[in-house]
Amino acid sequence: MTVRQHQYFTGSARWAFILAPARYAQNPSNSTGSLGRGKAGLSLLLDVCWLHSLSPTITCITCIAADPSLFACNLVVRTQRCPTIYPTTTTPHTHAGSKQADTMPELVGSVDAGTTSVRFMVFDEFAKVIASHQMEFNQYYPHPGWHEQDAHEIIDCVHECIDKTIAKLEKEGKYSASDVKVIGVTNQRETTVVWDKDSGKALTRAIAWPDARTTHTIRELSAKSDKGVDALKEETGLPLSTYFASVKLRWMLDNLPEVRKAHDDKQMLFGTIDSWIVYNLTDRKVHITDASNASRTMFMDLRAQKWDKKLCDFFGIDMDILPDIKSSSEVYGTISKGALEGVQIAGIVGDQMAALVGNKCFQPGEAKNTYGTGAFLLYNTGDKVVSSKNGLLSTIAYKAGPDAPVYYALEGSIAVAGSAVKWVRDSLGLIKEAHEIGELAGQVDTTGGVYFVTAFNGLFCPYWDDTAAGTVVGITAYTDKRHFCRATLESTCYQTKAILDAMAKDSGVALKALQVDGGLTNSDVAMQIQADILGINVERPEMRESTALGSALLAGSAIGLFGWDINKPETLSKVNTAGKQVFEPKIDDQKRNELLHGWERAVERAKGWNENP
Ligand SMILES: Nc1ncnc2c1ncn2[C@@H]1O[C@H](COP(=O)(O)OP(=O)(O)O)[C@@H](O)[C@H]1O
Ligand SMILES: O=P(O)(O)OC[C@H](O)CO
Repeated sequence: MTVRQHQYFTGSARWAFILAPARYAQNPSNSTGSLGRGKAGLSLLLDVCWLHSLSPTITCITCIAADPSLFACNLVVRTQRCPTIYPTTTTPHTHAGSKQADTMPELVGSVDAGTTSVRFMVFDEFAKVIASHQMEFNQYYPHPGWHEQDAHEIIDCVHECIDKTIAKLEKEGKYSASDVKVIGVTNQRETTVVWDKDSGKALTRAIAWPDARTTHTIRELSAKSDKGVDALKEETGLPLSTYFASVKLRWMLDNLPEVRKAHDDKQMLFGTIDSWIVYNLTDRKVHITDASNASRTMFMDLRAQKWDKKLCDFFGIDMDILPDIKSSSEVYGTISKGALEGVQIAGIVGDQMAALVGNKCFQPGEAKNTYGTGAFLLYNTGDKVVSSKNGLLSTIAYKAGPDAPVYYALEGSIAVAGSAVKWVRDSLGLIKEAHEIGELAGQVDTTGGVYFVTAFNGLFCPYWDDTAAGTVVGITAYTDKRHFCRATLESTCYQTKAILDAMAKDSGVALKALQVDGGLTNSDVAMQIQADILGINVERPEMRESTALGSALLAGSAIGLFGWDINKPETLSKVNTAGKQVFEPKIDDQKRNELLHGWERAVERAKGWNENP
């Protein structure tokens, strides 16, 4: 054997050995197969070819550092039998304190399970999307105000998205499945799943977060306290509302005998979509959630980040059904099957908090608004729980590691944003594709006096009225679908303005610009309307997959991939979130105030429409 190339750099914490047989010599990335890796200390990555190490077919031995920020070593040993030069690197990267290290490609994946679709995305260390696949799944609306999903269909989509993404990744020949070192999971929050502990089968359809069937449950629960809907606000940061998981679970227990029985027989497990996905990806070995998702259940004490017996008793649930609360960034388990079998899952975070991370809003005072099915403005409040006096939620943003500090946020939630566009498309048939709404809305300068309060399931922040109903006012014979489309987009923008005003009152600071992302921000017209209504700049990044990126960053950070550490934002300097398009306000204050006045009057018409819910 002859040593053909070797490089050493100082400092060592982790090593990896990869043994490659001749058939892999042209593509070393094929040869990696991780059989185990520790977070610190000596650990070994052994390829299946280890078994061949005594065999004459072994032609190349390479030794690389698993974490080149700590130690970089590249040693290629070739036997006499190897006729070709072993390609030592495909994506070199340099880390502080070391010379450039030649390494195998490394990628990070993210399952982003939103309200209407699941996607899987694979990123490189620069946050470039290398491959992705997205699938919409069915939404069920069995009664007015009800919204359900099939939890098993979501899992099928997760598996298919992972497998199809990896197939796309490998098709190009540049990367292989084994380059994906770790994945994160991010999810629509609050959506409630219950399943049988032995069979793993869902006991009923999931109740989706916008579902408003629980208005009566809210009345009953709030009657238990003289604080009414604020009964648990101090402990949870949340008002009693149809929005949160605890109330949905209480409804299931009260109305579905099979769920009640499973609960009482200790045969049931509960989880939000993150728990459900991780449980299934790990072949039912791991029943966990993260602090950000747990903070949306009303079972967790916001400051202690632990399930609270008093809160569970308030809702009458057995604490044994709850998943363990973990941080948003640590190794939880490995994927049990499919194209990424054996890959670690190391990030879990609610999708809106993920977008905060993906937008690198790590400092107190930084904020973003994500316009997906709903729209959610999160304002980082650092290590402080800021209690809102103006209808906002206090929530956990993220906790990037078991021993890391917890970050909190103030949140303004809008129940209906992109879902109104979907409704205009699917239920009214005014458009065939989502993007057409902006094209039609852009053909007129105003709505001609039309306001559309999209209170399909009541109103969330800052109004909190579960009796509000969807309302259109100001229609005349002049009105056509262009005005209606514009009014639909304006509705989300007015609600965002109401949230920004509430946030300015709570924080004492008015935002100077708003960072945005999510599906609806694809519409330039909607973003211009938003800037006009807010009277501040709206900044839209080129890379709009901030949600998926956020969970990828947390997952990568958990294993030190690319040297990432969310708690040290400077380690993310290569993660490219630059490149913004700025929308500047184009109307004057007087016009803006007239429009806002009309909106507030329209909201008053919508409020309280549903009597005796
Ligand atoms: N060009 C567009 N104009 C307006 N709305 C859009 C456009 N593209 C997507 N949307 C809306 O964005 C939503 C999807 O955004 P996404 O961030 O994927 O949501 P989610 O994560 O909630 O599933 C859909 O409701 C869709 O109607
Ligand atoms: O699906 P999205 O992106 O609208 O997000 C849903 C939220 O997590 C619900 O709280």
